[in-house]
Amino acid sequence: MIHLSVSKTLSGTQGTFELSVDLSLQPGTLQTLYGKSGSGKSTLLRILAGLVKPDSGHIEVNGQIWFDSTARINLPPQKRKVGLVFQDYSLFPTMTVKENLLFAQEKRDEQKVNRLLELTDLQALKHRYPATLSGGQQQRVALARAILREPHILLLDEPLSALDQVTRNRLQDEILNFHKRFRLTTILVSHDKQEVFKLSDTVNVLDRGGIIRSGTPLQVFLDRKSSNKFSFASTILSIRQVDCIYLAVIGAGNELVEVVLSESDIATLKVGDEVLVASKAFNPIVIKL
Ligand SMILES: Nc1ncnc2c1ncn2[C@@H]1O[C@H](COP(=O)(O)OP(=O)(O)OP(=O)(O)O)[C@@H](O)[C@H]1O
Repeated sequence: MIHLSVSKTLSGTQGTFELSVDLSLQPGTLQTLYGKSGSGKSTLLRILAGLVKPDSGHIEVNGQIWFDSTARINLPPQKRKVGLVFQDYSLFPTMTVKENLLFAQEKRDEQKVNRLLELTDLQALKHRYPATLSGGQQQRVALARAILREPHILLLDEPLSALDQVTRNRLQDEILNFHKRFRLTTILVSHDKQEVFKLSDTVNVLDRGGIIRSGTPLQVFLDRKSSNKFSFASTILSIRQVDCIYLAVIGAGNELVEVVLSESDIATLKVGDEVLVASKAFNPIVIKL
């Protein structure tokens, strides 16, 4: 079991605020931290990894105390069994894939590295240098390297945000696979709602340093009071008039949809507005691509 209860004063562009979080994780679960930029998500991961020191609090991981401000305990990062994956892969450029993995081990165990290369489908790339790999391949190596250390917690900070949508989808499946196969306890930071929905057991919504909502993705994202059967939040990209009707182009993930606006909408809506697109009377048709 993992418990953390920490606080730290953060100074952002809009003044200072308190990061104050109580979180418990059951082993084997995948929790996400979701929230606006600057809400404190990365700082919380860095606190867990021992890279940032909280002002006060307590962190206990599987019976071992990693941090306790009262008892003055603060384990250094290398003594905490965490696997960290960032957006920028952070592989060593002068080492091959295999060398990157070997270097990550506390005690060199080539057999274990070979086994992991096999399991993660990286055997064919083992002699390549990071610069010769695609972003998706580099991120798979970074994931393999993080898992190699048999972490008590795997911390993923926006690991897929630099990748295109197709690679992103594939790697989301791989993260889920890794998470289950190696029975990891994982915390993922992401601001991609679809990604969070697909991967999380529990979503924690962070706002100005506090968790304002926690629950399953369904509870957090779709438990609306209204009877909308179908809805998504997005931004108006353009509005144009065709004869007597107004059409708005609205982004929907990587797609665009065109929606008819009513007379009253025109009075209140403009390009750039954030809106909820919802269908009340009809269910949309879902067609397999
Ligand atoms: N060690 C620190 N001491 C004080 N303030 C900090 C420290 N680290 C980060 N901050 C501030 O805390 C705020 C939250 O930063 P953080 O990177 O955790 O946000 P985030 O939710 O991960 O944002 P993003 O989604 O943009 O990565 C920022 O305004 C940052 O400047």
